[in-house]
Amino acid sequence: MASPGNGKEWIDVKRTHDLIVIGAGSAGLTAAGGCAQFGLKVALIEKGPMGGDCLNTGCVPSKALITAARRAQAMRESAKYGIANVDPAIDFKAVHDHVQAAIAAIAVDDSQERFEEEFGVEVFRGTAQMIDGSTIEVNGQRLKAPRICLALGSKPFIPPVEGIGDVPYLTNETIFGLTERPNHLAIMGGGPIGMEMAQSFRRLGSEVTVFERGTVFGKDDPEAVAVVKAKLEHEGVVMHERTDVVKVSPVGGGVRIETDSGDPVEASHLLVATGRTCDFTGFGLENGGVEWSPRGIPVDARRRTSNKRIYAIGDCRVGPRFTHASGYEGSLIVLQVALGLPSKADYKALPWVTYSDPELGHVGMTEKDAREKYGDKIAITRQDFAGNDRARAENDAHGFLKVIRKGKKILGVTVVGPHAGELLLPWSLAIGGKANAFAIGGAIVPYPTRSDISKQAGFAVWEPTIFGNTAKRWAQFRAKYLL
Ligand SMILES: Cc1cc2nc3c(=O)[nH]c(=O)nc-3n(C[C@H](O)[C@H](O)[C@H](O)COP(=O)(O)OP(=O)(O)OC[C@H]3O[C@@H](n4cnc5c(N)ncnc54)[C@H](O)[C@@H]3O)c2cc1C
Ligand SMILES: NC(=O)c1ccc[n+]([C@@H]2O[C@H](COP(=O)([O-])OP(=O)(O)OC[C@H]3O[C@@H](n4cnc5c(N)ncnc54)[C@H](O)[C@@H]3O)[C@@H](O)[C@H]2O)c1
Repeated sequence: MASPGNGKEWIDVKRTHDLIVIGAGSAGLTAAGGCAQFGLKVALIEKGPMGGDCLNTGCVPSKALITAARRAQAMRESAKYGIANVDPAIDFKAVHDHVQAAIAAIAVDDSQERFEEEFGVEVFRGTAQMIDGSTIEVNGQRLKAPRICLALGSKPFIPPVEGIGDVPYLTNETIFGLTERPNHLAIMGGGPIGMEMAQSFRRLGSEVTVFERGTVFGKDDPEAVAVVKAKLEHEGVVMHERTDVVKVSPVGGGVRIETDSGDPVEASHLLVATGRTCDFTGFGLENGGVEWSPRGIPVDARRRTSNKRIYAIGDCRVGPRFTHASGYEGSLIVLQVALGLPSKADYKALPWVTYSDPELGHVGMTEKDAREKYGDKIAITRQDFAGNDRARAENDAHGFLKVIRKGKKILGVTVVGPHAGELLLPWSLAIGGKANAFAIGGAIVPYPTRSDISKQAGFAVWEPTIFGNTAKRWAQFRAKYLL
């Protein structure tokens, strides 16, 4: 019979492994690969394809689709460079194949062969179940280890809208399998999934209507969101904000969507992108004394669950859901389990990017959060791409970089514009205390690059001090008496 998981069961029976990792997504692969590289005997269990959500149904296919869509849009918008606009002929099956080829190219890195041969991880393909706080069963075999790492991921949240069970809706798990372009894609949810897909499908020729109960890109800086929204509207994405879908029903081959405001909309396809949830029913977390809810598994800063020998990392725990967060937490497990370092997650400098066009990137505190915490003590330094020579040369100077600071201390940075995500790194370092605005402002930056906007912003933070009274008085004294 299963014991309640007092954390000592491993002492009674000989261990088969030093660490058992369940889930071979970004979180589990990092934890398993890292520990194995230190010579630990690691079991990694995966019930689906290696690579998890990011590789198969998340970041990789979505970014591949975004790339195809951006190419199509560039053809429509080339006249401003002296090249005639073209209405692109879109072979949607070929777009699908490009997306699948991107997955296949990256799959090699996450493959069972690589983890076994290169890192020495023992990979089990099957559905794991927790027997007790140190025992996991897979394919009828029992594995035992003093530490277990849960990297179980999350799944799409399907809201309890009337009729949702009667219509054929898409989620991130199915949308990248489409080989025919939807005529009209309706999207429930205007978060990163909904909005990245909205722009992509619109650019690939679908009609797109988004229904969002709050505001689209709701977690981002409203000023930056306004820049992206203007572009989406211009491209023909229809957005209904503060609109709840109340009923869906089948109509013809498609879906009829009724909301709490406005007329019903009929679409050929419906994508549900209303956030994530967790359901670990049947896995046996209770056998290991691990608490959970649909929000995820609660963890402490070291990613320990209510059973301190069992960790939960990545999407399956309560916390931010990004591939880089999953990978970061996987590396915390390596430090703790392999090296015994009590490493804690620190998300002061957590970055995130929504790959719309223009891109929406952020790191650290948002202006709203900073104002709530520090009130009038915060200051904003803003540089527009309109003043950046590379952006002007490219005739694409929309957007800005905004530094949220308290004195000279950098709390957060928002960037909206092409390649926004690529511009966050120096600011991540600054927020993490490994660089500062003065260093960024003083760096030699190649000309002409968009990175120059960071130099300008760093310098602008210090400008009042650099050209302040003390320095001026010294320069004037020097001019008068020392030159
Ligand atoms: C459309 C989309 C786009 C995204 N784009 C981005 C992006 O651009 N940037 C970004 O940072 N994030 C993005 N994300 C989020 C990112 O994909 C996730 O945060 C990340 O993949 C989570 O990794 P994980 O390892 O925690 O979980 P997962 O990748 O979900 O891995 C969990 C694994 O555990 C396995 N598993 C579960 N239960 C068991 C069991 N009982 N036995 C065996 N195996 C089990 C599952 O099969 C799965 O493979 C996107 C997500 C989506 C849906
Ligand atoms: N670029 C990226 O980093 C990226 C891209 C895609 C996804 N992701 C990750 O994937 C996860 C899921 O993304 P998501 O966009 O599904 O989730 P989300 O929670 O960010 O957004 C869901 C949106 O749906 C809305 N919503 C919920 N119920 C609704 C209803 N009944 N009617 C209308 N709107 C409703 C919410 O108000 C919210 O704005 C997130 O954790 C995100 O971090 C990241």
